[in-house]
Amino acid sequence: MAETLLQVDDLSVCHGAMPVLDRIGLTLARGETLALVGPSGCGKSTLARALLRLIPLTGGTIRLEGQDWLALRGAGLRRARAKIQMVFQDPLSAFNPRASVEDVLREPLRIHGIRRSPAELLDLVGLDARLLSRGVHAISGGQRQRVALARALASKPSLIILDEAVSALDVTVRGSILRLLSDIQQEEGTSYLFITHDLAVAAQLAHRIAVMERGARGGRIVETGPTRHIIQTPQASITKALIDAVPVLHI
Ligand SMILES: Nc1ncnc2c1ncn2[C@@H]1O[C@H](COP(=O)(O)OP(=O)(O)OP(=O)(O)O)[C@@H](O)[C@H]1O
Repeated sequence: MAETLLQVDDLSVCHGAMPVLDRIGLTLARGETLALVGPSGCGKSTLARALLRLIPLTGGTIRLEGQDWLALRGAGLRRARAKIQMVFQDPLSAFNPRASVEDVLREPLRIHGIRRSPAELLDLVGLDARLLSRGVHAISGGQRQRVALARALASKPSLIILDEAVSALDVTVRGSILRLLSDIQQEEGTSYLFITHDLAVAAQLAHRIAVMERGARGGRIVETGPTRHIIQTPQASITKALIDAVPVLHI
């Protein structure tokens, strides 16, 4: 059995008096893709932020590579942060819009003290080194998402959280990014937590799917299982609704 990379138990988050996440439990093996699927507002991005330790938990535990992720402080936390990286839907909002591709890639190399060149990172994501001097605003959306992935890969993370990372891309570009993600996983053994509201996209990439819904005490996971199993025999009504929301082409 594959080594457990991430183990989350009873994770709860409140924003003030409002409960946002309700006792979330999930596991992720090394080299595995888990899709976290649920409707808008159920708390998916909040869970990502909690895993990155950008917001405090009100309860629960997170273990990464067997380590108590919540106990890390100071220099230990800064070093460990290299292990979990994130890619967002709109990389421009995460980049300085006036930066060049090279600037965007040099930053994590400098922060984590890694001896890798920006050109090498671009090569990992199938982009030509000639792009380095271009402004991040002056390349296509698909190229920008590849640059965001290259930046995430700079620190050789064990886990990349992709939050609606392909949702804004057209279907052919999306397909090429999904294939790239899968190739990188084969080569580097990276695990992905793939956050999306779109079950069809999740099914293309994920080994397993966790379905979330918003309950009275915040977002909770209603079912988890192998992708085929979740799609073929959904148990929760929210999963059935997400399957029904996948468009079918009628001619
Ligand atoms: N900083 C905050 N303060 C108060 N409430 C917040 C805050 N951040 C998120 N929320 C609320 O928490 C809930 C979950 O939001 P979150 O963005 O995590 O959901 P989501 O599933 O990622 O949604 P989407 O798919 O639309 O991005 C929402 O009701 C949101 O309004």
